[in-house]
Amino acid sequence: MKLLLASRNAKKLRELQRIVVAESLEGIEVLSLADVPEFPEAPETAPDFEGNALAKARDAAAATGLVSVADDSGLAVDELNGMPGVLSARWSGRHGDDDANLDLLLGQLGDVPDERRGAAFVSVVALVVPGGEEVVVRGEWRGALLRARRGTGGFGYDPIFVPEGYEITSAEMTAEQKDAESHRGRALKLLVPHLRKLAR
Ligand SMILES: O=P(O)(O)OP(=O)(O)OP(=O)(O)OC[C@H]1O[C@@H](n2cnc3c(O)ncnc32)[C@H](O)[C@@H]1O
Ligand SMILES: [Mg+2]
Repeated sequence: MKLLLASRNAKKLRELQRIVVAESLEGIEVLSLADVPEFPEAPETAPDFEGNALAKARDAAAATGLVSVADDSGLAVDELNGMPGVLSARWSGRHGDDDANLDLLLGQLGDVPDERRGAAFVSVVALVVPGGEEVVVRGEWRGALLRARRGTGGFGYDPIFVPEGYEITSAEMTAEQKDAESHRGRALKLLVPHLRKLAR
């Protein structure tokens, strides 16, 4: 069975591919958007991760006829009542400018004391079978936010996110460490039984 991972974020796609492959799902050939004809990106206008993840996966399944997986994810900051949330990729007003997004967030949290810098990464992954079932799963990863970047791994807000139980940021983790713990890894692990069933 071909499985399309419908993300336009190269670093997120690499994580999705690594995690799906690590689950050694026999009978599943993992494709990316580079492997299918171009189709327009679904607008992410839902107020929640679930709505956006479903929109992206439905769009990909309709455009390609392939079983499609999409992730909508972001950082929910306690002190900001869960924002940037679904706006995480464009918090600075420019989509995908990780540095600008992170600098803005650091500025907004400048006077927030250490004990109030809690946050959670959220990943909602939607699986859509063309004309068939839809499955939506969610993974969350709690931590706290530093006042300055540390580490060069991962992407987005990783350089300031220290997961609960760790002293290092998710940008200082190895790819394997992050995949084993992250919101994306947790969400995808919930999807594995559905993927195994489809691959039979
Ligand atoms: O929608 P697609 O095409 O998948 O790519 P995207 O980058 O636009 O993805 P989202 O809309 O889901 O926005 C995710 C943003 O949330 C942040 N984010 C999500 N997962 C993250 C992670 O594992 N580490 C750091 N930041 C993350 C980061 O700013 C991402 O750009
Ligand atoms: Mg997006």
